[in-house]
Amino acid sequence: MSDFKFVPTIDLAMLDNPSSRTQLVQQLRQALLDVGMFYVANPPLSPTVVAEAKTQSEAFFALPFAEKTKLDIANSPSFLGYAMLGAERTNNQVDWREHLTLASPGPESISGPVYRRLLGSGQWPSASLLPRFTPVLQTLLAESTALVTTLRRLIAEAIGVDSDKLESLFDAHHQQYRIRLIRYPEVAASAEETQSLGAHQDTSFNTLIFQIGAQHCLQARNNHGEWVDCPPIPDQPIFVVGRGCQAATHGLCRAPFHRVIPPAPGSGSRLSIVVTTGIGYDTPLKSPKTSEVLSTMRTQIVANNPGHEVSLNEGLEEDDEFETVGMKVLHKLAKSYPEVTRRWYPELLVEPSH
Ligand SMILES: O=C(O)CCC(=O)C(=O)O
Ligand SMILES: [Fe+2]
Repeated sequence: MSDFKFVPTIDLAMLDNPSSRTQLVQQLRQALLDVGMFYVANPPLSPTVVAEAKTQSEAFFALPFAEKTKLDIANSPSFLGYAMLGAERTNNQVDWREHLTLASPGPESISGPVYRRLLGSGQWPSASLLPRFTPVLQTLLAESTALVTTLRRLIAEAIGVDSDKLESLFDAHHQQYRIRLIRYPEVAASAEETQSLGAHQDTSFNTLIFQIGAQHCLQARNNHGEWVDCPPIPDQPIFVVGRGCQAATHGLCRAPFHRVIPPAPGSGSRLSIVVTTGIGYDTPLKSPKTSEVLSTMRTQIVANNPGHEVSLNEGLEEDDEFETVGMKVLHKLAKSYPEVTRRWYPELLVEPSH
């Protein structure tokens, strides 16, 4: 069986006429089933917003450490803020990156289940230090959100499910999108074991990755276990299927393992910006309503994707130990950020195994 050797491109300019549109939807289906990742060409983003976000990102990481740690993620029960080098681990190994995670505006007040504390407003750098930072990043986040919504509707069409059913898993009221600025420094030549970001699948519904600069650091794993290079292509963010999308489509759409390898010695730090979309936190994993949505989607997937194996065990709700998407996300974050968990959710603390 052959397997992918490169990540395909979905060109949104093809939406402009009916025959190329049909072809685009077929290409999208193939990309979702075979790879789970694709470059988005001609995305509807303002021409300068990504370049401006890059400038703001560089300016943020260049701030004195004391300024960055004023926004320490440990201050935030929403897991929003600055995570210094070494604060995060994947596969029980430290990831060599620092990042700032921000979110679209949260609700005025938060009440109800504990996971709603994830909906905080985040910690933004002060306007006196970086006056353009907040407007630029909020614009990129809003435009990326609109792009992801368009892509989600196309995905429903490509795999033959009712778009409104899929959309019903997203909560207009308690929905937040997150944006993360990341810097991966060079590593010392002697530190052979260091990972910039270990192999993982995204737990979200999807992510959108903007690679900044020219370094080749992002890689995706194919079914043969080979690591395939995903080089930066200017003005083309990469859409990545997460486990939320894989589960909601009963395993039809593939959530690829991917990783970031350290920048080549002498090439300087590598920067990226990642926008994350999750299924609504309030979505119950075990309710009759969710079951109805998922079983309708399953029937449509089976009918419209003949010959493709659909895993019955990949449903969002199957075998799940949590009642809601929010609880599931909270537990995942609690594991990744022990400092935040120790301070805000000590009852969830799981010490890393040695
Ligand atoms: O920085 C990148 O290119 C990818 C980051 C990523 O995969 C993640 O944060 O989940
Ligand atoms: Fe990822």
